[in-house]
Amino acid sequence: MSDKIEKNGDKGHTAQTGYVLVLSDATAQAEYLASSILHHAEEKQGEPLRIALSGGSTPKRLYELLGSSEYSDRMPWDKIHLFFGDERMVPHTDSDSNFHMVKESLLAHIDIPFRNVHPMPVLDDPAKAAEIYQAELQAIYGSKTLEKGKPLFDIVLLGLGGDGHTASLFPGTPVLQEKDKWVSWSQPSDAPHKRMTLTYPAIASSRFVMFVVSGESKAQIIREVRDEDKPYPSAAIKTEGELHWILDRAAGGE
Ligand SMILES: O=C(O)[C@H](O)[C@@H](O)[C@H](O)[C@H](O)COP(=O)(O)O
Repeated sequence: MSDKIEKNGDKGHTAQTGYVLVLSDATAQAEYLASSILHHAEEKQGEPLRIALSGGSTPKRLYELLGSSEYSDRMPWDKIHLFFGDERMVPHTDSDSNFHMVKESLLAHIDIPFRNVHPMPVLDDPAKAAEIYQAELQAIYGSKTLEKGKPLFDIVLLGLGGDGHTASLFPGTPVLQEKDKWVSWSQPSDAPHKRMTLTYPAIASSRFVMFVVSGESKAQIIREVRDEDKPYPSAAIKTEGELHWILDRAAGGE
């Protein structure tokens, strides 16, 4: 247990109060994140490190670095459990699948025990798939109720969409109102697939939330979320721990 949680108590961080770190470019951003994850893994001193991975394209560079010779042999993969923050309801072999992206960029290159990788199941019935994943999380957590000071995840990596979504918490979808379930699903109006996603309560049960955002195209939405607190889904992200915006200069400016 990081003493940071005890200091923060239940204050925690929001998307607006989180720390901001701007790295020179996407490569430096990936290097910072990889070294940070290695540090957190080492800090756990043999206890499992639970990471919820983000989908989308931005984190691929990080995953490729973690799977590279520079990191793959240094990470205690037998103590790291990889979860997913969200998933598209397509087969894991589909190029639109977040699992497919993580498998190609990371899993295919590391020696991680099969039991340590927790893909979101894909079923025709997304509600059933979400129930299955939630049950898996609850079994690992050891309770069906999230408790303050006992975070479900050590690290939750999140991306940021141009419409202010994060994970698969899209504007105007009912999952934004979910206060009890840990996993739910949505049918975003402007996304081709049904989606499964961690909910706000599950994401909040974390030691660290790291928004990983890069590119000039995201600079405006970051300002609107952080500084103007506009009612985007990503603006409502909270954690009982620390929230960090890990940006490249193109997205984060000076
Ligand atoms: O499944 C997904 O697509 C992600 O979880 C989603 O929330 C993503 O992080 C943002 O859409 C940003 O995507 P890019 O990194 O591709 O800009």
